[in-house]
Amino acid sequence: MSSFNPKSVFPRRTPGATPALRAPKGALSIYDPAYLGLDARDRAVRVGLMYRNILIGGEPGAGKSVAQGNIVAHAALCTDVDLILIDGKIVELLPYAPVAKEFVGNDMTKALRVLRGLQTDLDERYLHLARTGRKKIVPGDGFRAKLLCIDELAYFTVTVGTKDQQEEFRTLVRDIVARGRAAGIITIASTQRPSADIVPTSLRDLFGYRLAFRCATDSSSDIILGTGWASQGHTAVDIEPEALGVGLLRAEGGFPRRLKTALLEDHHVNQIVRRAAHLRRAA
Ligand SMILES: Nc1ncnc2c1ncn2[C@@H]1O[C@H](COP(=O)(O)OP(=O)(O)OP(=O)(O)O)[C@@H](O)[C@H]1O
Repeated sequence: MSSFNPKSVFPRRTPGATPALRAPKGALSIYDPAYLGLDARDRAVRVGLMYRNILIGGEPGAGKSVAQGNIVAHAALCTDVDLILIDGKIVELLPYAPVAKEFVGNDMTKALRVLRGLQTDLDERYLHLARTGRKKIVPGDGFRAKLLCIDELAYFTVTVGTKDQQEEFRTLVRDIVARGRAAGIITIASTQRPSADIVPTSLRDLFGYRLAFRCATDSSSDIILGTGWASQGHTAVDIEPEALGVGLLRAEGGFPRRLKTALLEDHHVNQIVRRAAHLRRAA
């Protein structure tokens, strides 16, 4: 069997995309779109990550971690972004820990410390924007992009820690999602509990991309995609239970679009992380 080639899954840089500064040969840029999978007509689905946030929800085992892994794998190969990974389950994002700036497992104290650091960073970035009279961070500003990935929002907002810690976690995440886009800080958050207490509308609406895998109820599906979509026939309840990795992607106010994510097996991930480590050392 031929060996897996990360270049075949993560295509070469998009012509015209902003080049990564001093990127080693073969590196990707976070300004390049990330490959997520195929749509119902077998067309490639790519998502631009820079200046965007992504919310992923759905039942346990429906495909959230695989989708999130595709995005983190893309970002790992981009030498112009720092990865900040918070994974209450530890095992989903752990393979990427060697190339992450921060990796937090099921540790609320550390998660809060890392989020507070990101908030301080945000403040500095906005000061810079105010001083330079601009509205968003661009390459050459001296600020690296950051990708914050939180696997299982509910773990940190209702399960572990004290009520005060959970509230602080919610407040920090909301601020980072709300202000991060222009400041070059991208957030990807997933939850297997798409309910109003975990993802209130005011938080959901800050995410430009929403990806709903199979949900138990129309209201759970709407909590991810946006109110009213189920009544118009766009509901993740209709995704067959055996259709693993199939979800509805709603991008920036558009219609939900059915897609099947690409599946990276463990050995693919190991190869990607080795290559990412090499590229990052060379950058
Ligand atoms: N695109 C895909 N193609 C084929 N199989 C897939 C795909 N996505 C997911 N699966 C299968 O479904 C399993 C569960 O997927 P995944 O771990 O992403 O679910 P999850 O929604 O994150 O679950 P949990 O909430 O329990 O963490 C995977 O281990 C894999 O076997």
